[in-house]
Amino acid sequence: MSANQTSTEVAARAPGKVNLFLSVGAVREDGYHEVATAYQAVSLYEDVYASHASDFAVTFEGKINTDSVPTDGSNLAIKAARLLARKTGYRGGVHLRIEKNVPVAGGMGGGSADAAATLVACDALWGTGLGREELVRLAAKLGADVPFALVGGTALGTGRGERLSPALATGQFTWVFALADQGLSTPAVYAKLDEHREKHALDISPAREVPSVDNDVLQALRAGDTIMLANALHNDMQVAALQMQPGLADVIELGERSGALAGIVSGSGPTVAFLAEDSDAALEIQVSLSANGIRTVRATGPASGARLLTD
Ligand SMILES: C[C@@](CO)(OP(=O)(O)O)[C@H](O)COP(=O)(O)OP(=O)(O)OC[C@H]1O[C@@H](n2ccc(N)nc2=O)[C@H](O)[C@@H]1O
Ligand SMILES: Nc1ncnc2c1ncn2[C@@H]1O[C@H](COP(=O)(O)OP(=O)(O)O)[C@@H](O)[C@H]1O
Repeated sequence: MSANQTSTEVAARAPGKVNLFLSVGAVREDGYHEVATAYQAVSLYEDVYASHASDFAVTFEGKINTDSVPTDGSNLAIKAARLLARKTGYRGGVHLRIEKNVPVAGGMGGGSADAAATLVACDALWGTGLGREELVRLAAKLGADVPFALVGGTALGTGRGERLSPALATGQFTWVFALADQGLSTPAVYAKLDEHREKHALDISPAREVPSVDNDVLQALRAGDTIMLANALHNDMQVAALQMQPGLADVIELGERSGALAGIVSGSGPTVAFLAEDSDAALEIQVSLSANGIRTVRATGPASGARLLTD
């Protein structure tokens, strides 16, 4: 490795997401649920700084508490770097510095964003030159949500959530996110949903077996109509997340009473996403939630997918 290589640092950025619509179907043979979702990337970003090294390591910085995030080989960013190295035959390693802005285990795909930004950063740092399509294929091996963090924007996801097709979307949407003190584990929320459906004999209907995104969502996105979108927001996982953190119901109610057009659990939760009519309305929601001791952050969507911050 040359001295020049040692000093090089490549930066890449990837967004967090909210699921505008999430329909969960049957469990497949591989243990994953068949889903149909509409993702929107939001302007809360993970910035990954990659530099040459002979081994693989990751450190976190920023205001988000990352105590619960592993920094060994089970970290999603390290998995991403190792996968890219294996795939391309690259023989070195990488040191990753991640500035985290997406809440951990919050249902906003922060780990997926770390993996997506790492793929983009390492591909540039190592000069391995994989095309976007190949990176998306690698991303799907890392997690169901990782391809979307690469692609960004607004998109439909089927299969495990990794099969993406673009959604025709206009306009910009303003979101307020209510953050929880304690995260929720994605597999645990899926398991809770299965348990709930079994307990209440909610058979997966034939329609659910092949879940789909409601037409209203697509129409609202095409029109860029915030009120129509607010009415179309839906998340099948919400019932399970509310059972695991019952206090979230009060958070949703408070946000809606404070002017949010709608509040919904983001993905597997526990972050609650409020759709606001505009930035003034968003501020009012934030003031009201924080007066009740709830931490919030504001963002807009759609945001771009994973990209380099340096040339
Ligand atoms: C719920 C969603 C909604 O977008 O997002 P998050 O709330 O995690 O952000 C996703 O389905 C999460 O995607 P992601 O977090 O990438 O999941 P993975 O790492 O691939 O899978 C973790 C575990 O979640 C469960 N899983 C995930 C996706 C899926 N379609 N069915 C599942 O049952 C499986 O138990 C799997 O082992
Ligand atoms: N780079 C990473 N960033 C965040 N979490 C990670 C990372 N690598 C592994 N994890 C683990 O993945 C779990 C889910 O992470 P995260 O993507 O933040 O939430 P969610 O899946 O709810 O969107 C966390 O509990 C964490 O321990």
